[in-house]
Amino acid sequence: MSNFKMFPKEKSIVFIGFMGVGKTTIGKLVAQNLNRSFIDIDEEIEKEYKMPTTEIFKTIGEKAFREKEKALITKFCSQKSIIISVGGGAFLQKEVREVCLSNCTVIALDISWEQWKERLDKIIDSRPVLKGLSMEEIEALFYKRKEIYVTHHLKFTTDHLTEEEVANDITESLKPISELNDSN
Ligand SMILES: Nc1ncnc2c1ncn2[C@@H]1O[C@H](COP(=O)(O)OP(=O)(O)O)[C@@H](O)[C@H]1O
Ligand SMILES: O=C(O)C1=C[C@@H](OP(=O)(O)O)[C@@H](O)[C@H](O)C1
Ligand SMILES: [Mg+2]
Repeated sequence: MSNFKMFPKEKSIVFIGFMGVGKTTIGKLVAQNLNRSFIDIDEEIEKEYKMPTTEIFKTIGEKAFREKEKALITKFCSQKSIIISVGGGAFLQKEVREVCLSNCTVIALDISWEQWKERLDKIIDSRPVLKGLSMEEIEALFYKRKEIYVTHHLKFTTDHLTEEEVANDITESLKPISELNDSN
């Protein structure tokens, strides 16, 4: 019953976590499972600037990217019952943390360094923050960034689980809350 009070159905859900942990993929699957709309903030930024994130970082710069990221997160966090995946750097900004944590249910996706590094090849070309860093520097960033994900409402570990398995675990955990809300 305490979950019902903390996570009412009308609250939107925000996925946070390190680059490549699966926020976009898993957020989309959870939205499908719960029949809710899905918003990926990076996709929204790319639509606004009409270019990929790597180009935005190169031509307009990270500062402008972060401002747009904050503005869009603030806008979408005011909507009800949607699923939002934010970029891994969004929680660097205090205002973003506050707006997400006060308006939405924040779900942190976690992964071990050992599992994450197997995924680097898949994401390196589309994540400008990682470009040009050594493996040691990426590892240091991975552990440093963990500090910004400690503020959340729920946490799920993704190690040794497929995208679908993580999404289904999350959906199952959220279902009792949705059902409680349906009957209230
Ligand atoms: N649990 C998982 N197991 C294996 N691959 C995964 C898993 N979750 C995500 N991926 C893959 O990792 C890559 C990054 O996923 P993505 O959803 O874009 O992460 P994020 O949005 O957190 O950066 C994609 O290629 C995705 O298919
Ligand atoms: O962690 C970061 O600073 C970033 C993460 C990316 O999103 P994902 O976490 O979805 O990869 C994207 O917002 C941008 O490349 C910057
Ligand atoms: Mg993403």
